[in-house]
Amino acid sequence: MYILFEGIDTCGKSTQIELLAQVHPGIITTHEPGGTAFGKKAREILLSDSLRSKRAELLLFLADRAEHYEEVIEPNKDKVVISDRGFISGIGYALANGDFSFDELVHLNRFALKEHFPDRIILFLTDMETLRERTSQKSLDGIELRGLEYLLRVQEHMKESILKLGIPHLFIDATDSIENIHQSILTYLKV
Ligand SMILES: Nc1ncnc2c1ncn2[C@@H]1O[C@H](COP(=O)(O)OP(=O)(O)OP(=O)(O)O)[C@@H](O)[C@H]1O
Ligand SMILES: Cc1cn([C@H]2C[C@H](O)[C@@H](COP(=O)(O)O)O2)c(=O)[nH]c1=O
Repeated sequence: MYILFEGIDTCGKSTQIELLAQVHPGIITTHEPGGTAFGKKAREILLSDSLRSKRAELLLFLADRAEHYEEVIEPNKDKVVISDRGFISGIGYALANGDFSFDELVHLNRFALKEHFPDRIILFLTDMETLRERTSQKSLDGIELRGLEYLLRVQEHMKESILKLGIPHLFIDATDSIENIHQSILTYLKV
């Protein structure tokens, strides 16, 4: 089973994946961008926000996704694979950049994923107060520096995209306690 943990920066994805992996060490965990050797190189360019072209940025995220699918997801189809981010981040951030349509982004991501969308998506939904507090605790990468309003627009696009695509999902209140969220995820995944 291929599961995405999705949400904007600092919403709590990694924290929950780490807890889940402790309880279920057989789960394969990965992430985008940077889940492969190629992806690590792409991540460095992408997080520097140094590309002038938003199309170039999109295509590099898609290249990371395609390599990640072939190297990590496809070979482990018979296992539980949890990815910290995936194509919903791809659509959400790109839509907030304002240069692309939902339909073209879906088509491009289907191509990158060889028509294999995730089986489940868990989307963490945060709010401005929590986002401001948590981002103040870290050094921001080039994409995070686009601003908190941008990130909350991304979050809205993520939620709408999951609903439009009809992928089985769980929406999580990212402002809830770490333990409550952990229990909700265990119950949803029936693990
Ligand atoms: N439910 C929670 N309540 C309070 N703090 C939390 C909660 N979940 C995570 N945190 C804290 O918020 C910060 C960001 O958490 P985490 O790194 O898991 O988010 P993330 O979604 O993986 O972020 P990014 O996408 O930016 O890597 C960490 O300092 C973490 O300890
Ligand atoms: C997969 C993906 C990610 N992004 C953005 C979202 C974040 O700002 C960074 C990744 O940082 P993290 O600390 O690893 O969460 O990249 C994006 O814009 N498009 C994508 O497809």
